[in-house]
Amino acid sequence: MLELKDVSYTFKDGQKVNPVLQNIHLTIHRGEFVSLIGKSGTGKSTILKLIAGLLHADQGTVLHDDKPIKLGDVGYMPQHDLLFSWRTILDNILLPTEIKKQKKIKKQEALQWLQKVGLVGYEKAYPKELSGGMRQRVAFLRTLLTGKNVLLLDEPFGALDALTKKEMQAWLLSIWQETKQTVIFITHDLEEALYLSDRVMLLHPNDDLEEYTIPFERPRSRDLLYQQDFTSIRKKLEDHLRHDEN
Ligand SMILES: Nc1ncnc2c1ncn2[C@@H]1O[C@H](COP(=O)(O)OP(=O)(O)OP(=O)(O)O)[C@@H](O)[C@H]1O
Repeated sequence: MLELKDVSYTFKDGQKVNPVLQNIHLTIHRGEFVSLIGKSGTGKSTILKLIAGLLHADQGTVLHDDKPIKLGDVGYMPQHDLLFSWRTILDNILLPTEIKKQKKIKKQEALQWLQKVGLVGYEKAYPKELSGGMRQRVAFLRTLLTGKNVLLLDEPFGALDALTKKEMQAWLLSIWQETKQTVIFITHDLEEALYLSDRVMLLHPNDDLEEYTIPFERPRSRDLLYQQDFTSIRKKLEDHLRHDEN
């Protein structure tokens, strides 16, 4: 349902040119959870921005259900939570409903979601009154409630402590199992990528995308993290990533 066909992209700023992606091919199936990993600066966020329609490929095409992707076709959560400090939590969540062509959500529905993510009572609070984990949940809800069937999440849990991160992972999996949306998730945390995903794509500095199918049944328990099959895939990924660092 999502396809990058022979996509290339170069950042240009006056005389400066920075070719970031060359001849990328990637297919994501409906309802899949795919993580994108790779050394810093290889172009993972650029891929998400191309899928979000924020950037346009210099060469090749990005297709959504066989049609060229347009801005607003998918839900996108950027690396920084980008909540509006002057709007309450509820008004931040309701923001997509104010944008043309977005699904309209009712206040009642938004309040039910706040309850589901453990933020009941915070609807009238402002972002500065929330912890990092809470803000991430609000930013995620706002992306989820766009009602799009594809969610692009750029390091959504990157800034969280280990315990909050585990809670957020469990929470994301439970929501994903309920909504069956397609998720593309960027992370630097290999354990997180393996635990959450159906497939992990490793973007190498030479733009090769190496694919790992993650065979573990769902629902997954955290015990999986200590199983031999899990640790051996993790080791393989780690080795391949370390090779790119050198
Ligand atoms: N707006 C921009 N203008 C010019 N160059 C940019 C811009 N945004 C990103 N780049 C460059 O493009 C390359 C890829 O950036 P990108 O953010 O896609 O990498 P990434 O793999 O997501 O990195 P990280 O893991 O650190 O988030 C980097 O060299 C970066 O400096």
